[in-house]
Amino acid sequence: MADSTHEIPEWKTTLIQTALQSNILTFGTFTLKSHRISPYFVNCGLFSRAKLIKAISSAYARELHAQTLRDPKFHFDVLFGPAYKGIPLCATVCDKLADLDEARYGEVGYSFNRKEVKDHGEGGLMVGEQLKGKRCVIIDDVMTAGTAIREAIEIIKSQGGELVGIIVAVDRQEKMVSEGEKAGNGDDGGARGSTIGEVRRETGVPVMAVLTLGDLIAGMGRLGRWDEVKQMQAYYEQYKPTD
Ligand SMILES: O=P(O)(O)OC[C@H]1O[C@H](OP(=O)(O)OP(=O)(O)O)[C@H](O)[C@@H]1O
Ligand SMILES: O=C(O)c1cc(=O)[nH]c(=O)[nH]1
Repeated sequence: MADSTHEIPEWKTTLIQTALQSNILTFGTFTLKSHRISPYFVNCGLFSRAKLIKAISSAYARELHAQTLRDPKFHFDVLFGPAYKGIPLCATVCDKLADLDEARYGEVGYSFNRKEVKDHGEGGLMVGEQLKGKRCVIIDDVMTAGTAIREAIEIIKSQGGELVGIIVAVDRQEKMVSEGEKAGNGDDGGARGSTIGEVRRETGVPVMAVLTLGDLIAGMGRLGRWDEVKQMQAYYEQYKPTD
């Protein structure tokens, strides 16, 4: 669902308002990693002040905790935050999980990669907990075409970890990128399934999002920002998935 009548809890509207006031959620013309041109952009790098990082890390922790309560088989040892925007997230969400339930989450660790391998000192690609034999949850900022998530999955595999879940702050609810788009020819307008659905099918693990595009549209409607609602709805119509 991606319309302004979609019901969202009050805390989501508050989070969206905070994101708007802090320029985390902005409107204009943005080229995405997938080369799609979007009228809105979510810059999670700007959750960079104490009350902002507290708000978003608490929201991730609550969502992970809710999944733990929904599915008693959902256990994880490590939060893996891919460079760069995943780095502060994995550390701060670990801290919030311990605040929520230290008996349950006190031993959860965090880990992140470097974008370039370090060739001195302790060396290597990884920082934090070792992943070998560990149940890992990927924590990242935004999912559009899923390229960043697939890279993170490969890192976990290469380190001998087991992927058990994925969580992002925002699922942009976009259809998968076509071969034509990958080759730089733009979208062919064809109907395709969602990125998030495809990642769920490929991995078989829960893929969670604190907010979806539908939530952003509903929240902006609650805030009376109808111009932005229209822009996001038009973008959704262009790239909406079949599932
Ligand atoms: O689903 P996708 O199409 O892959 O796009 C979303 C990803 O792209 C950006 O990361 P980027 O790789 O630019 O790294 P950053 O964390 O250094 O900003 C963004 O932060 C998301 O993680
Ligand atoms: O798809 C992307 O590259 C992307 C979208 C978005 O809203 N925010 C972001 O950091 N990246």
